[in-house]
Amino acid sequence: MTTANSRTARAHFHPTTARAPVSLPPMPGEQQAQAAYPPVDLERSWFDGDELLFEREGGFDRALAKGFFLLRIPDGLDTGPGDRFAAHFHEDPASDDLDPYRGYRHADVPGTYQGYFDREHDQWENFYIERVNWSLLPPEVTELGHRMTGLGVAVLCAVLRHVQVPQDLWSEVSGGLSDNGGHQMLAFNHFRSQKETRGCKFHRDSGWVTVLRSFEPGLLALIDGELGAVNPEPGHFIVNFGSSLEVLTSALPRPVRANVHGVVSTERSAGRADRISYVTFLDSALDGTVYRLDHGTAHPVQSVADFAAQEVSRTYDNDGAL
Ligand SMILES: O=C(O)CCC(=O)C(=O)O
Ligand SMILES: [Fe+2]
Repeated sequence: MTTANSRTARAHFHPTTARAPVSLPPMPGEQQAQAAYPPVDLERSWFDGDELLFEREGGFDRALAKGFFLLRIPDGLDTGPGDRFAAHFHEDPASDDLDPYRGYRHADVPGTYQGYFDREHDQWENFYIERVNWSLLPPEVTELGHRMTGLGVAVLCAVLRHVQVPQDLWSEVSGGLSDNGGHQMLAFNHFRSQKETRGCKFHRDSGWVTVLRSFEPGLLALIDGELGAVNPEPGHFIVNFGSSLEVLTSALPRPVRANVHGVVSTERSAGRADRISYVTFLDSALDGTVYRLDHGTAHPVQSVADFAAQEVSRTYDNDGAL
């Protein structure tokens, strides 16, 4: 049961959230991508208390329009446990100190969209785990999960403030996320270079804000109709926005973009470790509603459950359409 207030219209869903189809080339290999797609000039930001500050004048608006930006990793936030987990979750135990980070291929994680996934069409294999199950992780990985999702929620609140979504609507339209509720997933990615296929399909993230830790190039994003490389910067997370935020803000003067992105095929070479990355995905609670805001009223578009099912199936199938 949702508690609709006077500026939240009653649930009466429009039949679809379909956006204009985008056409993309087949996912390139990494050398081809390096030659063809220049790095995107990402805005750099940091938190001062709960204020999100950008290095350059107008940086906040450009970050929202590009859908990707860099966020400085706060002092004292130790990413080491997550870096280790991403590197080892898929391995079998080997009787050494790293064993708490291994063996997750067979972990039994309750709930939807969770656990280990061997993606048939992609190099990546994933381990997804929602906050209710983080007690299954090494405690220092759980701690990092809370820090990263805390940053993501703070980014969401800063964005909602910046685009002037009335604060009394935040909790309802974000399915509880702005109050640190909602659905908070840690997702670890290992790209198996021995598979001769794309790294992962071009996709949009379905929720609100994604906080990404990656270590090397390979991520391509479609920004203003051009594919570009979204490369990591030491000491920074990459932040990108999900479809729920794009739908919510689509009728506002400063719409936020949830841009399509994917990872190139990485090549196997001697002495080179496989590409790894990890993210926190922040979504509405699954029993919530996706809204579009127009003239101060939040209009229901679709149930979060249907929206998530749609977005998830197009992320991992083998169909080029988006
Ligand atoms: O590995 C990357 O750079 C991107 C990962 C990603 O897009 C995702 O996990 O949704
Ligand atoms: Fe993604």
